Amino acid sequence: MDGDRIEEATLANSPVDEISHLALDIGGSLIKMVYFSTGSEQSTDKTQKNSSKDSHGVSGGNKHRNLLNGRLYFLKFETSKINECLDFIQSKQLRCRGVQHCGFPASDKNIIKATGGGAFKFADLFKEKLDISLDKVEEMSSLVSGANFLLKAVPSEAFTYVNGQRNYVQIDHNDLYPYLLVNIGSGVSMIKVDGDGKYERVSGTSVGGGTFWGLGKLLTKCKSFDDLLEMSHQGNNRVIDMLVGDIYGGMDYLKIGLSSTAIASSFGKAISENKELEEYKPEDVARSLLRMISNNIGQIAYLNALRFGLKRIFFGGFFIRGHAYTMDTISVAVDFWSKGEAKAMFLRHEGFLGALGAFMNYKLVEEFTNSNPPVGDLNDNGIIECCVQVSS
Ligand SMILES: Nc1ncnc2c1ncn2[C@@H]1O[C@H](COP(=O)(O)OP(=O)(O)O)[C@@H](O)[C@H]1O
Ligand SMILES: CC(C)(COP(=O)(O)O)[C@@H](O)C(=O)NCCC(=O)O
Repeated sequence: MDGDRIEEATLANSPVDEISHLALDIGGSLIKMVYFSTGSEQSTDKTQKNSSKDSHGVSGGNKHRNLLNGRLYFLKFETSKINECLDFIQSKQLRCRGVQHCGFPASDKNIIKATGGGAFKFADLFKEKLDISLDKVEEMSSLVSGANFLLKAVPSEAFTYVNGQRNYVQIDHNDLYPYLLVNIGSGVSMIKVDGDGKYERVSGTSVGGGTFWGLGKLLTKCKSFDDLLEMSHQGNNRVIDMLVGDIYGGMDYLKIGLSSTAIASSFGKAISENKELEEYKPEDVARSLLRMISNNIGQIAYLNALRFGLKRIFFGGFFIRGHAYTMDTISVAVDFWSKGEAKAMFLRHEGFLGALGAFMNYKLVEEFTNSNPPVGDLNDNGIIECCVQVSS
């Protein structure tokens, strides 16, 4: 399992035998998992049969429907280590004393909602190893339903990042659309969202998270994504980037709005200096790379927002990782290009939009109880409390 130690701690406390529905987003780099758990023994106390005015009961024709209080849990694995994901699901399945016990139809047990390219690529593997069929959910539609769910259900989900400060944004449900969703995964998809299920993928770029991680690995020889991010944190991009001041003899080029410290050419200094790669500090290389990619995505996002007159841009995907410098660069790029007109916003469950969207496809979630996880990164606490509806 990927090194989210706090998520693991959460898991350790989580009621492993009560897992019911689980959804996956199998991407080019990471597998994201969302699952619902009712929470150990108390679940049966909380499970309430439909009855007249019971706030947890829903009347549905002749059917009885139960509402179960529980939590959505979030986990991720590296796609290249898919066996860890399979082992995890297998261990949960063995311990799931039943789907029946949780009130879910047994037939659901061997079908998992899954999105992302891996839902196609690894379908046979899931069937062979776990006898599980992947019920494929379209990737863009999953991203959109995941984002819409979060923006409506979780009060402190979206935030701006300005001058090193997170400012949480209250979303008015009646004024959410339209917005631009920029998902920075291995590659980048830009989606104009006009409502629930109403969206259009308007652009994308192959220069995304996979580029940062792939090039970063080659150039710095670092072993993990987190190391690369940490290095970028320590580095100084001015060592490698050619700045406007480097070209203009230390002066600003104000006529076209460029200060002397603006990057004129990413990695441009490497042309004239007679240095080998080894002579640059890996930290500086990582910093220039992160800045180049974040800036580029911020700019393309802004241009697409401009194309469609969108004022709000939400950035998701695991490239961001709640990383200060990444968010700062993207925010500055959007602010700079839009002259302050458009706002870059980030999502606390950034990387789980697709997996959540696939989960939403079960059409179970009925209401959100205390669905506002404590403010902080998802790594601190990504659980969302909610109430799901089941028929019996
Ligand atoms: N632990 C990690 N291992 C690999 N990549 C990571 C990790 N954490 C963040 N990333 C970044 O997130 C990107 C993948 O983001 P994600 O939204 O999961 O996309 P995908 O669906 O393509 O896997 C990677 O390309 C990398 O830039
Ligand atoms: C193909 C993808 C939708 C796959 O999603 P991912 O696994 O990267 O999250 C994405 O990588 C993408 O949008 N790439 C950019 C392709 C382009 O528009 O040029």
